[in-house]
Amino acid sequence: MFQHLTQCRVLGSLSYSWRRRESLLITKRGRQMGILVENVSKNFGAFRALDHVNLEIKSGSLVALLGPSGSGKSTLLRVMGGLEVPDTGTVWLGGKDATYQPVQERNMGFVFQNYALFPHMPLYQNVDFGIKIYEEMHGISDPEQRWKRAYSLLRLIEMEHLSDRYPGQISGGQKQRVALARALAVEPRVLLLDEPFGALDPNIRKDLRGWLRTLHEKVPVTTVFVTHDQQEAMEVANEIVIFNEGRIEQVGTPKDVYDNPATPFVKQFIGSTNRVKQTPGSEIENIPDTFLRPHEVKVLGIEPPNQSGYQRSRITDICFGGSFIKMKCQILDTGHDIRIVVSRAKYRTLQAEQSKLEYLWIDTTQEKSVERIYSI
Ligand SMILES: Nc1ncnc2c1ncn2[C@@H]1O[C@H](COP(=O)(O)OP(=O)(O)OP(=O)(O)O)[C@@H](O)[C@H]1O
Repeated sequence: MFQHLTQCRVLGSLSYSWRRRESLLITKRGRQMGILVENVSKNFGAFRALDHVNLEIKSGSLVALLGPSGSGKSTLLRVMGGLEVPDTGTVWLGGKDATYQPVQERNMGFVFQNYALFPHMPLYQNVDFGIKIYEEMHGISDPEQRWKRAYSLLRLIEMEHLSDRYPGQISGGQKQRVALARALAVEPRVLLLDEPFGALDPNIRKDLRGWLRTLHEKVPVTTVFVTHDQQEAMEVANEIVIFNEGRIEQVGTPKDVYDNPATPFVKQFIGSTNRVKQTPGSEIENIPDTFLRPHEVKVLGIEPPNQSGYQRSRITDICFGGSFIKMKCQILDTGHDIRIVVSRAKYRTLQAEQSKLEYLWIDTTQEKSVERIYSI
């Protein structure tokens, strides 16, 4: 086999098509498909896992389904993939009603948390296995083209030099890359990934985030992935769908959901948030609670202000975060804890005012803008 791969390399033609002399993998012209989920509900016994879900996933997009455990993300992914049938509602794939279409006819690639590679097969055979499925589905058999394609897929995931290794001889992150290559082998029109990096340690997960984005740029197949890690969703996806208790709370770009959360749930779920009780006399005292990001808290400084609206607070914790400093404070009047983030420049200014920082004057009213992080 290795010899054969070497031969492919000598042939130097990685833009081989497989049948049509054009490669989905290399040309960027993926056969993509959009997904429309219309009014889908799904119950497991008395439990409602999906509750009238409506969602449009545009062709070629990279979308994260994000939410707490048990909120219905995987169930929706499985409904889109044909692994579950909804109780009510319709799933449209590429404009066609696919609600009851068998999974094998949907032309989708799946990757789950556990690598699911065959341990007794070297990597090229694992990838080749995916291609064989494609051949069987399309009634073709072309072993030579198959090897070439397996090699081009391994090259795409930058692992062609490890093609002879067995799954037990590579790392967890590499296994997931092979699982993705195998999923791509069937020329899917949609990739469905369920917590693809969930079993990996945090550093490897971080590396794979960038890697997945790059892969999607090279092979822009419509990709939907489930995650409960908001940082992962923010860094990888073009669009995030936020779930809560079987319903969609918001759909938007990472910036949208962070800067303009549509519901209190999203505001609390995405990023770090303070729940602030407004004190009597505040301009918004008729609102019982407001939500404020740590970077939205306005930090005046050590000295008492000469205007109203500021609250004195005691610093209870200071944490170095690299380019920024996180602080925990307790508002003296109300006893409420509040988290604050300031830039290092602002922190240096505060330290210049007083070397041992103990108290700060802060403003926790809701009038804020995201740019404030740059101004403090
Ligand atoms: N086959 C099943 N039978 C019974 N209950 C199920 C089944 N599949 C899912 N559920 C339940 O439906 C709810 C939603 O499950 P789902 O797997 O979609 O959640 P999730 O948001 O993906 O959570 P997680 O991040 O923990 O995987 C959960 O309470 C789960 O226990």
